[in-house]
Amino acid sequence: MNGEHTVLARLDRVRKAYGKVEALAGVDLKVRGGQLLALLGPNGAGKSTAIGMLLGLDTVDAGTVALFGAPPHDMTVRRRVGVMLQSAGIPDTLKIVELLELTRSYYAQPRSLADCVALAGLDGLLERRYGRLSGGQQRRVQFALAVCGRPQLLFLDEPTTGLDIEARRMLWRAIRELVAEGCGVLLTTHYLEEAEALADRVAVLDRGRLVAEGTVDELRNHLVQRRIRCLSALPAEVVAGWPHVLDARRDGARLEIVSDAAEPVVRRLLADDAALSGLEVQRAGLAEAFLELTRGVSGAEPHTQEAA
Ligand SMILES: Nc1ncnc2c1ncn2[C@@H]1O[C@H](COP(=O)(O)OP(=O)(O)OP(=O)(O)O)[C@@H](O)[C@H]1O
Repeated sequence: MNGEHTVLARLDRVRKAYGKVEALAGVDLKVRGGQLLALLGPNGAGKSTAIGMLLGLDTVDAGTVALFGAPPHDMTVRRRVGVMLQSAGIPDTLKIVELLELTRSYYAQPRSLADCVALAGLDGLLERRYGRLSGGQQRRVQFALAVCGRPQLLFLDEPTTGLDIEARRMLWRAIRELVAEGCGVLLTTHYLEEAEALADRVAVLDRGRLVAEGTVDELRNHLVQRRIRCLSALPAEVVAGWPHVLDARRDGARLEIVSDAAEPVVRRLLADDAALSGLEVQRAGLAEAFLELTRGVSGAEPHTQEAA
């Protein structure tokens, strides 16, 4: 597909402050065709501000923003972009079919109504009024409106918040389909399993700074933490004092240890407790990686934007 993996949207050294709050403190981001970039970060990290800058909803204090190589408010590029923000501002009284037909009419080659219904799971909802739908159903309508113009670039700001598991999985399938067609997607989410399931690349923002950027695997590998679990009578407070043990606590008969080097800890556990059983060692998942990065206690150097 044309344009796959080429940069469709970028922030270069973008800074934005609201009063004393540095919402973005010199951030670089690139969204590529045929890829999904997940933007993660705690509340107030600057994720929505980054999307707002890319959409030209507000001006930057410094740095540059480009959508398809043009300024973001340029109308010719806006037509190539689909957007699903946290607040939608959709009229309550319109029927879903009316909303979809109206939005489709803005585009030269929109997706068919049937495709929109199938992609967003809107079966049986077309004749309903928007204001009468449940929160999850409204979210699906917002998704359909964002994709009905066959956007090359899609911004999804926490798209699955409020969706049940089935609806979330359905939306994941739809997002994967769009990415496979060559669409570039920037997705913000608080669900780390969502980033693990969908993202080609992940960027982690914290207090306006990019603290890590890479593939899901790179981010996991970047962290040396291992989680060790076993059934042992060794006191947690004693194990907590061993070298390479970052944390040790007891959960009933089970000892749970977080370590920055599993092998010496496992060796000592086996040496000190001949009755030890049920030993498990796990690498940190994205959830642990994310928490560690945003806590700023990573043993390894995070990839800073200077290094990107
Ligand atoms: N228009 C505004 N006026 C004043 N402060 C703002 C404005 N927009 C954002 N901020 C501040 O900038 C910071 C970043 O906000 P932003 O909404 O980008 O965070 P976020 O990562 O999207 O958070 P969340 O996960 O809660 O949606 C926050 O401290 C927020 O209060």
